Amino acid sequence: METISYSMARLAALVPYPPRDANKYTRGRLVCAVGCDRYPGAAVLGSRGAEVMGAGYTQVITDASVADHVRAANPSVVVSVWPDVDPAQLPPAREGHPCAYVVGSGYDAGDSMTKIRTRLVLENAQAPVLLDAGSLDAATSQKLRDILERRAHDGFANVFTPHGGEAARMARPLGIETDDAPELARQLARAYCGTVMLKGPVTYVCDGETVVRMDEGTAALAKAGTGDVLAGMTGALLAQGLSPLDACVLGATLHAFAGQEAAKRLTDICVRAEDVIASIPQALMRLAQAG
Ligand SMILES: NC(=O)C1=CN([C@@H]2O[C@H](COP(=O)(O)OP(=O)(O)OC[C@H]3O[C@@H](n4cnc5c(N)ncnc54)[C@H](OP(=O)(O)O)[C@@H]3O)[C@@H](O)[C@H]2O)[C@@H](O)CC1
Ligand SMILES: Nc1ncnc2c1ncn2[C@@H]1O[C@H](COP(=O)(O)OP(=O)(O)O)[C@@H](O)[C@H]1O
Repeated sequence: METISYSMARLAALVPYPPRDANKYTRGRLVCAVGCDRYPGAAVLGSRGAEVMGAGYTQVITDASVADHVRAANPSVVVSVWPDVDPAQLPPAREGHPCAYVVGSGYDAGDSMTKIRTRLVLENAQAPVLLDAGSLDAATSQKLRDILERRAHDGFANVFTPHGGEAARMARPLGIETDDAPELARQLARAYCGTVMLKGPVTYVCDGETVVRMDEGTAALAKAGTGDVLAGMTGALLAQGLSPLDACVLGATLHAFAGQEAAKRLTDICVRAEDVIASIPQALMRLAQAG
């Protein structure tokens, strides 16, 4: 199996700078079904990462207890609360009005609502869906794998962003046993009918065919919440119309650059997930110079 890397020029060409006549909807809408009582911070971090990464209209659907945290931290994000959401009204992606979804950041794998909400999004979102955190565990059920297969058949992208522990939990029920990270990413991508970003000190992205290696990361990123930021950033790139493979590779690279830029100011010790978001502009400038 061949593993490739994207050149800086290729990555720079993917950055979705808005055209002069853009409006917030043409730039792309990202709907984030994220956060729960236990993990409100994941909803704040993911939605803020998405806005800074360029989504034109960022929405959060979450628990009532989380909604006010998100509103207070990110007033530009549009927040709705679960019982008020009509699944049939979830916005679709359409020509000129791209849209994508993130589901699962800040979901508890052991909470019964996690499977229900993940299924609701996968069944109703006529758009790319990125599954993160608790939704990755939910995706192991036969019912959800059937829905993932049907979505892929209907042309709707599924994207998965597991860390090593989550990837192992996705692999186990399917009898996938390899310890080789790029091979694991490839087998998971095929088994779950989508694109897998297997995160770690080196991150591998695979759409079932091509495996892309991204080794720009820094141990400064090994801190709670940085994965929630990455899910929001990558979701924002999907929402701006990038393909799943390109969105994952560009998202992971800019996240890594942002971690490095934050560490230059703050040291590897002090960087927090919030600082990674604050450094996305420097990451973009660095990519523009390198490309
Ligand atoms: N501020 C907030 O609201 C935040 C909210 N968050 C939310 O918390 C939820 C739970 O997410 P989670 O990642 O903490 O726990 P979970 O998925 O159960 O796995 C943890 C176990 O897996 C294992 N493990 C193996 N390899 C690993 C690796 N490479 N990286 C990490 N772990 C690895 C490891 O076990 P070990 O191998 O060390 O025994 C470990 O015990 C989720 O919804 C997330 O969005 C967080 O983002 C933090 C900020
Ligand atoms: N040692 C490391 N070197 C480079 N990147 C790392 C390292 N440790 C973690 N990361 C990156 O930090 C992020 C952590 O994501 P995740 O484990 O999902 O965190 P959380 O669930 O707390 O948000 C991933 O993008 C991962 O690639």
